[in-house]
Amino acid sequence: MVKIGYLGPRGTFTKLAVDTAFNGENKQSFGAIPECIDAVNDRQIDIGVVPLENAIEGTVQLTVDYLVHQVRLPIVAEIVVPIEQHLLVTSGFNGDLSSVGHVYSHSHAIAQCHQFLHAHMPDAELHFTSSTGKAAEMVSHSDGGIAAIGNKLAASEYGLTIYQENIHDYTNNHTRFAVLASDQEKVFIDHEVQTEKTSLLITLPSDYAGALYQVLAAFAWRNMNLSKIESRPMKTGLGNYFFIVDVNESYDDVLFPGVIAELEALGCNVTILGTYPVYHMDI
Ligand SMILES: O=C(O)C(=O)Cc1ccccc1
Repeated sequence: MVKIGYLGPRGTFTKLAVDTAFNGENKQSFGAIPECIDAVNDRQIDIGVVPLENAIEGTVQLTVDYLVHQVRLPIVAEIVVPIEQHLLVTSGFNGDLSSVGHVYSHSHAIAQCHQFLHAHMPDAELHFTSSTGKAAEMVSHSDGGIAAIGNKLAASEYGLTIYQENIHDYTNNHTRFAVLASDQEKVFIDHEVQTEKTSLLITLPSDYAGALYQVLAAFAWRNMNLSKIESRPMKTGLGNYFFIVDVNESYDDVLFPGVIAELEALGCNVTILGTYPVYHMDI
């Protein structure tokens, strides 16, 4: 049976995404994103699912940086799901938000609810956890006085009460999850494919006037549509960056070799992080 790892513990958004995309397989929870990626790399599991980007808070930097700097595993699919955040409390909660001194959640979940927290719990201390599920688990072990931000699954898994639903500041809150696997053959997602994408990692030659402009031109005149471009530090010194570029088409034998050759002629280094189908799902 195919083994699927995910950012856990129980009740995370990643678990919701995994349950929607895959059924029946053997599912294993990992407490941290790097652990899950390592397990795919070490072949303890066949597939790893980790959060990649949120519509409100942006890239999950831990995932991108680990994939770029530590473990190069291909992205073989992307799952996009809507995200609704709720305020979760212990069942004995007295209903007075001012008695909640601490709020726990994943940094992205907290960032998605800043307006709510500012308006209703301005004095609560905010604490980041490795996942929303972890935060719910911590609240379930407490005597009260603390709350978590998470989803409905977390509330039911940990016996918590949803004090307030939909506390995220912006509607249309979605997260992209990356499906990682060394062996693409093992990945089967029985849903309609929304679109195909290719993610590239590009490093620019240093001190080169107009380099980024020329990189973008190589895509532009080929009419290759980009859905994302983001720079991240190379970690080799201040001012050194790499770029993640998502192209809205799957890898082909004409345009991609052409654009890569042109970028390499400019002195860029290009790595394909994955060419993959994108699935939009309701959780
Ligand atoms: O912490 C979780 O539940 C995750 O799966 C990561 C995450 C956090 C916030 C929004 C979407 C995904």
